[in-house]
Amino acid sequence: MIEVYLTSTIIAVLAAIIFHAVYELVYKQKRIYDILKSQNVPGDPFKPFFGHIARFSHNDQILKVRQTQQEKHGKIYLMSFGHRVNLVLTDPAYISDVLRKHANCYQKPELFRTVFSPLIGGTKSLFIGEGEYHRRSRKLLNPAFQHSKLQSMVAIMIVQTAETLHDFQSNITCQNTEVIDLESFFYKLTLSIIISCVFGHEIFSRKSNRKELLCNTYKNVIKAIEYRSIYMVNQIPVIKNLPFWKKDIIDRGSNEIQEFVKEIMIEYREKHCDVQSGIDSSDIIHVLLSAVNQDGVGFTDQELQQETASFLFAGHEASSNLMTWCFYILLKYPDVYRDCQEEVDRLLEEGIVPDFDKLNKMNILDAVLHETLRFYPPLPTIRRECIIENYIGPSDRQIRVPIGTSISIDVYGVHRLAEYWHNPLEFDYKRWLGHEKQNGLSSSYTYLPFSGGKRNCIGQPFAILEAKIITAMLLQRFEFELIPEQSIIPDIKLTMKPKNGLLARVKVRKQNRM
Ligand code: HEM
Repeated sequence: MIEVYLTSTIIAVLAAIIFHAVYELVYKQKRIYDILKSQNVPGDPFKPFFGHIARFSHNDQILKVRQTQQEKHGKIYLMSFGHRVNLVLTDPAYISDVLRKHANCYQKPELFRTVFSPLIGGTKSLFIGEGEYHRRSRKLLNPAFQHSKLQSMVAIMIVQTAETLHDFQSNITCQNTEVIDLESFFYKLTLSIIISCVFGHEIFSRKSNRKELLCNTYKNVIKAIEYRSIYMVNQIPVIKNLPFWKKDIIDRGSNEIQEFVKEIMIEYREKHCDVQSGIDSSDIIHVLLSAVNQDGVGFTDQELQQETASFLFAGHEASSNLMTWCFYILLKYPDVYRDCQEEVDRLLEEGIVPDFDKLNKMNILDAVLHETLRFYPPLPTIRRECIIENYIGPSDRQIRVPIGTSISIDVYGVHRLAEYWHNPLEFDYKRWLGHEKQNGLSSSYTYLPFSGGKRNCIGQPFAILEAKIITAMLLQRFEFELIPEQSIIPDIKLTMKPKNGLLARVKVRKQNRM
């Protein structure tokens, strides 16, 4: 009797799971597909469960597949990444409705929270938080990136860069030249810059092995997250919580990151008991600790920790990619390299250290960085999920977007459309200079390396300043040469970076004063 009861219970549970899976993975997605298809949104036929994933067997094919789909269907089309049907947008009119006009009808997808919460220690952060939490957090954190704060962060960025370059230079001088992987180099450097800007720059001078440890932890966790994303482990409910497929690496790394943040916050609080006393400091943590809304309520300890961890991650991953792509461009186009170096030499005569004013005068560097972000946006796709049904697009071509629709904003694609960009496949930094600014820039939704609307990148001015400092100080002190016969293939995982790193030969250019 018990056996019969047990068997029928197991069958009932299995049937419920299968029913739930079919309902969630197939029925709901097919319904969204049909609603969008009935409005003449083009796209290849619906494929349940795995969608068109077979076409993306290599990450470097994503860009090619997207381009083919765009040529076939136009600037708006349907495509399934895994079981989810995506409405892919490369039309600025529709993109601006999603990111700005109807931003309240969208949020970041659930997958985003699954993927990033181990790096952050939860979902209470500006980066992945939603709704009221996000609104409050953005308001409290905006002051951290005000002009005056950024101005004082320049000093921290310069000290960190100079220290790294000093160590780097002492390795090179013995042998005269050195081959390095610029991608790893920039990863470490941007991580130490953001940690110093968050906690103040004394942090590494006392316990310097922390930098190496944290860098390795991030690398390992990110690799494991990418692995799970490729094999779609994170997309499948229940399965994603099982202790397989590198989950142990993620859990261990996540603990290490949270412990690191907790420890440093305690140290910071002990050292700066003046935080609440109104004494100003440029550290981001100081803004976090002293931030209160009009009711006098600030972040809780748990929120503080997650906000801090999210800055550490968001503040280095994309920045290091921008640096890598920028140096790839400089080494590939000698005339661009020469123009930047001449500007740096002119503004930083005899090896002087940059300052805020000098950095603001580096127009060529600024233009090269903006063009690099157009050519190789570190975040080539922005994803959203519809939570309130709404209509997007111009009045004569509106699309009704049902709840649950996944939106993929193809940033890489918009940046390369001839309709908005003159000679889009040419790297032409001059398009960003003064009167030569081209019309593509007049609509900000044709240029989206930092996204747009209320969830745009809060760190944008920080990122540009940092990139200028690093580039200027490197060009001032070293000569770089691309190691020939490398295949530089954009690889899209969490962000877009060269698949096999970027190898360059480096030699010291001239002595400096730091
Ligand atoms: C070249 C460097 C960077 C690029 C290309 C970049 C790009 C982006 C993009 C595209 C978003 C929007 C993501 C989305 O909506 O899904 C974003 C958000 C964000 N970024 Fe950046 N970022 C960079 C550097 C930084 C830095 C240096 C910081 C911190 C110091 C930072 C902090 C953030 C935060 C906190 C958010 C979430 C903002 C919100 O949702 O309100 N980013 N970034």
